[in-house]
Amino acid sequence: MTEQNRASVAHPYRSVTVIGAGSWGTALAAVLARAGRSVTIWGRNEDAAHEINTHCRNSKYLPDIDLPPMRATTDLADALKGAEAVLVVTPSRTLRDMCARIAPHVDPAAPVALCAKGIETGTGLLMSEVAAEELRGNPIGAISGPTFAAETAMAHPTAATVAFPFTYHDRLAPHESPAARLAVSLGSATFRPYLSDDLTGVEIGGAVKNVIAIACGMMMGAGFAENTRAALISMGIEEMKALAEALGGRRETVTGLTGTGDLTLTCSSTTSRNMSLGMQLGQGIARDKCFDGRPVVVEGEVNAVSIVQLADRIGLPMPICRVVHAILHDGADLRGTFADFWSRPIQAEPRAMEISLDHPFGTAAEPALPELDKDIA
Ligand SMILES: NC(=O)C1=CN([C@@H]2O[C@H](COP(=O)(O)OP(=O)(O)OC[C@H]3O[C@@H](n4cnc5c(N)ncnc54)[C@H](OP(=O)(O)O)[C@@H]3O)[C@@H](O)[C@H]2O)C=CC1
Ligand SMILES: O=C(CO)COP(=O)(O)O
Repeated sequence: MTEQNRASVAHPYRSVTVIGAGSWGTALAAVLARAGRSVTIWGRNEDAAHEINTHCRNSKYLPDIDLPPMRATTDLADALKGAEAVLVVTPSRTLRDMCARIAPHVDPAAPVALCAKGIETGTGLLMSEVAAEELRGNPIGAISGPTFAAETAMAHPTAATVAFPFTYHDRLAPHESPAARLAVSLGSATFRPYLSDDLTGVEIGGAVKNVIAIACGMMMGAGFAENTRAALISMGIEEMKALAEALGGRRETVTGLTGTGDLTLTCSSTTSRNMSLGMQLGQGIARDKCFDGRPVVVEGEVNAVSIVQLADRIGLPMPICRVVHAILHDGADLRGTFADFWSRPIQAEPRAMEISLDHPFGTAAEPALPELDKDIA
């Protein structure tokens, strides 16, 4: 090993606290514990904490999965005592409140990695901007990627990106940066972290892909198939790139794990709650009957609102997100809205060429999208 190689060995954080004992929080805690870290997981449910401590199980969120040993508690101060790094893994709408609650207990030097995928409704702030308003100067980053919780918890080979902005790398040698130290804290033979300094690009991919997956599910549920899925994924990547760039992120970040990778995963399987909600709505199931009436975290449903608000504010078209918003929140008809979407003016690909052609079928009497016999489709 050369001197240069030796100098770039990063030291993992010894003790890491995970805030949120739902499916993704528990899966990430399992990743950290398998990688040899001392892990404490905080959740608000006493029974769930007891089950993790005594049976190494979280049967509500990850049924039938054996977890490695970790310590669970419902006491926030206790959970954060001595934590060298913190992962916050509750849904995006709870992020501000959770950060305000952890702020008095967390060492300001400890990096805080945000794992929720979303944008705050009303403010249009990224999760990292919300956290910066509530924490006491902690380095703030994100962990994101194509990572279904159950597969991750079962140690299926998984890759994800650990992103912290360059300002935190600037004052440190690269191997001492929070991104590098968190990456080695998580990394194992089955969990492969990548590093990024484009936090904005990473956060935008994670937030927008859920809305696109709802659109994809709606079209699949309505009976359309693989051509439609591939088109929506490609168009969705363009929406993600445009928003990332407008907010100062990099377009190429969107082509990586946290954009294209996560969008592809989410649009490909009903393991995804976002895809699954779209499918059920596309099949004509009423919203309150979806998931058999159970409350389920569907980030794209909430974030269709915040993303369209943000797109309005900065003047971006984001047509797929607007379709989803119109159907979910304005009561627009699903088939009619998609028919209009599919017969928009013809554009160039990539968008660098400015052209917009009236659609030749715009005045046709026939509906633009055929009615399908779903048994055959
Ligand atoms: N599941 C996955 O595959 C992945 C999820 N994510 C992201 O992780 C985030 C969390 O999702 P996920 O873990 O799947 O969701 P789950 O529904 O599985 O779990 C949500 C967790 O948050 C807790 N919670 C909900 N509301 C509050 C609140 N107000 N205060 C404190 N705790 C609260 C719940 O507690 P209780 O049980 O008591 O209600 C539960 O422990 C989302 O943004 C999601 O997009 C990212 C990658 C993968
Ligand atoms: O973000 C996820 C996978 O990367 C989980 O997707 P869902 O929230 O749609 O289940």
